[in-house]
This record gives sequence, structure tokens and C-alpha cells, in this order.
Amino acid sequence: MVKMYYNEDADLDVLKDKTVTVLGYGSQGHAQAQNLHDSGINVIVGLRKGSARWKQAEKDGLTVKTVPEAVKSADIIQILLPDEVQSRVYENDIMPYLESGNAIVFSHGFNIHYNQIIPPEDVDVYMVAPKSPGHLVRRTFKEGTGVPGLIAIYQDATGDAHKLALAHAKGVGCTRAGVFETTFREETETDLFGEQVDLCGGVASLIKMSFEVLVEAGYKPEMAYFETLHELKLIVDLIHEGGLEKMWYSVSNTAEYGGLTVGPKVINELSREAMYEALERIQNGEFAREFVLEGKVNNPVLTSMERQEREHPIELVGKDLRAKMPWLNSELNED
Ligand SMILES: NC(=O)C1=CN([C@@H]2O[C@H](COP(=O)(O)OP(=O)(O)OC[C@H]3O[C@@H](n4cnc5c(N)ncnc54)[C@H](OP(=O)(O)O)[C@@H]3O)[C@@H](O)[C@H]2O)C=CC1
Ligand SMILES: CC(=O)[C@](C)(O)C(=O)O
Ligand SMILES: [Mg+2]
Ligand SMILES: [Mg+2]
Repeated sequence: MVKMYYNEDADLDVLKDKTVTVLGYGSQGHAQAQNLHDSGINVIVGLRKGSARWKQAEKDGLTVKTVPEAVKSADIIQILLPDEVQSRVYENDIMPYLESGNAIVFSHGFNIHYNQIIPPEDVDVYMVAPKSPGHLVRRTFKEGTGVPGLIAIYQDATGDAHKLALAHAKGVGCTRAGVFETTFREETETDLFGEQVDLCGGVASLIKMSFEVLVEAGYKPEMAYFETLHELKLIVDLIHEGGLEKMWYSVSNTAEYGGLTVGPKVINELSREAMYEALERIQNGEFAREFVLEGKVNNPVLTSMERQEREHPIELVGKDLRAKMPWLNSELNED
């Protein structure tokens, strides 16, 4: 087993006299900045002028500055901007203001691993990566628990990077749930693989295709929505709590037999090949190059796919049905 780090393994005191600047106040930024602040750490949020989130961060009790000003005020600069804009912001607004002995922190290794940001040798570079969407990083922290996370050290200029990374992970709440150490390469490649093949891409495709099949076969969209999307969370909750075993235990024998025999026909050897292909494109940098170039031309493919996704019948029927389930709706907007 890998070594796991918990609260007692991390010392927040190493951050006591430091200022942490969190650049960006989006999914991870708003969550990690507030968690660090609530952990007693001196936090400044860095945003561009005119950011709609500036007021929100101030309302949340945080000091906000422009990115260059925030970098100048900081010992530790955590870059929580979208991956595709990080290198541009780094060159214009971060690098010129870095000081020897500063630390640069990431929550995903993309820009370091794929050579988009090349930091100077006299700064620490480490990662604190919650294995969770940002909104749950905040929600679980407020509930008194936390999400698991990774740390990785890319560059240890001061000799303190490891201690800083552990303390930082503690401030974010990850040592409550467990933290283990990895490398920038391993985090980047597994994270991209997971989100493309399983967590986001695989699941979304599975949901849409099973929905489409039921609707094409003449079943009501509402029925199909409940069956292929809504109930998925309830099933995944069981897997999350007690592994596949708990899920198989809880569902009927009919579901267990049908699931075990039919599942591998649906996610099959062709899917395995597609997974290997996705992994290869991640490992050889092709996916990274495609995504970086997409960002440089203002995301034409992403924009169009987002529109198509919004217009998918499952999203239309889902919107109507969720409006009738108000208890589902508020959570993402709360923080
Ligand atoms: N989303 C997640 O749950 C996870 C993300 N990560 C990683 O965390 C990092 C941040 O991702 P995420 O939280 O999704 O990012 P978001 O897309 O939510 O970040 C949005 C924030 O970035 C700011 N921003 C965007 N462009 C610029 C710019 N050019 N100059 C200044 N600020 C800018 C936005 O400012 P404005 O308010 O002005 O629009 C906003 O505050 C990434 O490395 C990602 O891979 C890791 C684990 C999970
Ligand atoms: C939430 C998370 O960890 C992801 C899926 O890797 C991401 O949002 O990049
Ligand atoms: Mg991830
Ligand atoms: Mg990711």
C-alpha cells in the first residue's frame, strides 16, 4: 500500500508566516481559497480586472487583487485558472513578479508535464490536487469531512516543498480524507485518462446512449431519464461507500445476474481498445497538443460540442424533471 498522509502528518505552522495567493475563483479556486482561509492561512485571491467573481470573493471574506499584485504579495502562488490559459497568464502576469524562494502550486500537472510552463529553478513547484470537483471540495470541508487528494513535488528549491505541500493539503481539507504522494507525470496522465474514459466522458456517453436507445425504441423520455441518469447517482453512492460488492449486494439478484453477464458485452474489448488509444494519446502528448491549440483559437470545437450537449434530449427532459425536484437544485450555487 502507498503511504497515506492524514491530519497528524501535516503541520499548518509552516504556512503561518506565508501568504498564499490563489489565482482564479472558479470551481477549485473558490473552494480551495475559502478552505485555506478557514484553516487560518493568509489568503489573497488574484483575478483579472472586471471579473464577475471579484465581488463574490470579497463577500466571502477574502482580499482580492489583480493577478500581478496578488503575485507580488505572495510567497506561495497557486494557479487555479483553466489549464488552457495558465501559460499565457504565467508569462504575462506571474513570471515577471516571481521571487527566489517562492512556491508555485498546481492542482493538476498539465502545464508542467506538457512543457507549457517552465518555472525558474529557484522556486518550489508542488501540487495539491483534490480528487474531486471543486464544489464538493468546499461542501465536504464545511461538513467537517474532506476529499482525498494528491501531492507531488516537481522542484524543491527551498528544501521545504514537501512540508509545504502537506500543510497546503491540510489547509484545503484533504488530509482529513487521506493524501498520497505521486509525480506530476502520474497525476496528469491518470487524471486525463479518468476524466476522458470513465468519470466524465465514459459516463456521459453511457448515459446518453442508453437514453437514446430507450427513447428510439418508443419508451417515454421521462422514464428513460430516471432509468439511465437519475438512478445512476444512487447506484454510484453504494459503489463509493462499499465498492462494487456493496452495490451487487443491494440490488436484486436479477440486476446482479443481468448486470454481470450483459455489462461486459456493452463495455467490451472494443471499448478496451478505445481506452488504450486514449491513454496513448495522453502519454505521447497528442491530446495535450490538440487541447492547447484548441484553446489558442478560442475553443471552436468545445463551444460547438457544449451547445450540442445542451440541446441533447436528455438535457431537455432532465431540466423539466429536475425543476420538479427542488431539493436537487441549490447546491452548486451555494458557495
Ligand atoms: N474543476 C475541478 O473540479 C478540478 C480542476 N482541477 C484543476 O484546477 C485548475 C483550475 O480548474 P477550474 O477550477 O476548473 O477552473 P475554472 O474554469 O473554474 O476557473 C475559472 C477562474 O479562472 C479565471 N480566469 C480564466 N481566464 C483567466 C485569465 N485569462 N486571467 C485571469 N483569470 C482568468 C476566471 O476568472 P473570471 O472570474 O474573470 O472569469 C475564474 O475566476 C485546473 O488546473 C484544473 O485542471 C483539478 C481537479 C478538479
Ligand atoms: C474533477 C476532476 O478531478 C477532474 C474531472 O479531473 C477535472 O475537473 O479536471
Ligand atoms: Mg481529477
Ligand atoms: Mg482533471
